[in-house]
Amino acid sequence: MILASGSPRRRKLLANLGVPFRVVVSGEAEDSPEHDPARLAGELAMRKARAVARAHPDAVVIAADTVVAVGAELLGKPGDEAENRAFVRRLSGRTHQVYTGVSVVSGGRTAGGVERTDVTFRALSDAEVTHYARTGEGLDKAGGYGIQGVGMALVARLEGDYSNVVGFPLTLVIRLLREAGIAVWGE
Ligand SMILES: Cc1cn([C@H]2C[C@H](O)[C@@H](COP(=O)(O)OP(=O)(O)OP(=O)(O)O)O2)c(=O)[nH]c1=O
Repeated sequence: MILASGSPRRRKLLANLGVPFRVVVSGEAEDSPEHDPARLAGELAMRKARAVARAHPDAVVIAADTVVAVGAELLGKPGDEAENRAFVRRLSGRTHQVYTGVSVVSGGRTAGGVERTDVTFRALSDAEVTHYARTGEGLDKAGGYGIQGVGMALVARLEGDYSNVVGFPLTLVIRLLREAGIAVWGE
């Protein structure tokens, strides 16, 4: 099977399931007129999976996309340290939503789903925001933070699947893989 993702987090989490796979990155543009974060995450995951499946029609292909929403605003990956500061300041002291869409293409059939986790940040001081952005950890991550790293210290509360925040919601992934006939942990 093929993981259509360049994300090292997704590679690690899929490897944990004991499923043999290789990585093929789609290069699909992540732009869409869709404003609803759940639908956007689902659509982008489906586009990534289908783009790779077109070139590898006999493989089972899995892809994912993570979208961070705070109020009506969507936060992608910050472009630089200054934008990362602005993102973390925006998330400070409030609850935001992390949506990850997962899509599996197998034998011309596409199955997918979207998982949501609510994450609440502590109220952060300016010094904390500056310090965190300086680590650079958030630059390649939607929302500008990594809950699996130093970013854990920003989080006061989490409601939902933790692996979803890291970009690969395992309960959903395992269900979709099994539905596509892929054995997870030998089952
Ligand atoms: C909020 C948050 C996001 N992230 C990551 C998950 C995703 O890898 C990334 C969101 O970007 P995505 O566009 O979902 O994925 P990607 O560009 O890293 O990889 P690809 O498109 O090739 O699949 O942010 C964390 O690792 N920790 C976090 O706490």
